[in-house]
Amino acid sequence: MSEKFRIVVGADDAGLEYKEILKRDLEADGRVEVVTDVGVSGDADHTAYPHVAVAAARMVADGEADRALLVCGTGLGMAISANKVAGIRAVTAHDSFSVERSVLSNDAQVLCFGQRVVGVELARRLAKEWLEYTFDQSSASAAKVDALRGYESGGDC
Ligand SMILES: O=C[C@H](O)[C@H](O)COP(=O)(O)O
Repeated sequence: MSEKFRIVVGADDAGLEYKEILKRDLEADGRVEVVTDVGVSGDADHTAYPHVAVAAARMVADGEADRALLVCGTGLGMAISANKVAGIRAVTAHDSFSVERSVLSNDAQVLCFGQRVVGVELARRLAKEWLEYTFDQSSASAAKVDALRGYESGGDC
């Protein structure tokens, strides 16, 4: 990972409003090197959440981005979809502790919000907090994340 975060943002039509707000916040954040927007791009764009989520997750899995922040109605479809991409750990989290642990316990690279679930100011605050955390490979959580990877690659851990 580069010193500053390369972040992908994406949303379906149910998350477009928050995505635009969060994107502006991230672009103004000194911890962020670049923000890439994989859509949707406007009110007329009705691309369904699985396509947006997988496009964003593939960028992370391919090393083109460090993290993704995705918004749909609930944050659930985005997470389910992003988790279909090998190597991706995506979560939905709407509270501070879960956002923290998604990085520190799970080394999740993808955070998903539900525009129909969480208030915009809380979402903005959580996105800022999210950037405070980086996974510690020397932590006790690392072996558990390794076990996750083992299952993903077909192992019997
Ligand atoms: O998880 C799915 C999202 O919430 C999506 O924005 C809405 O999906 P739906 O229109 O199928 O309810």
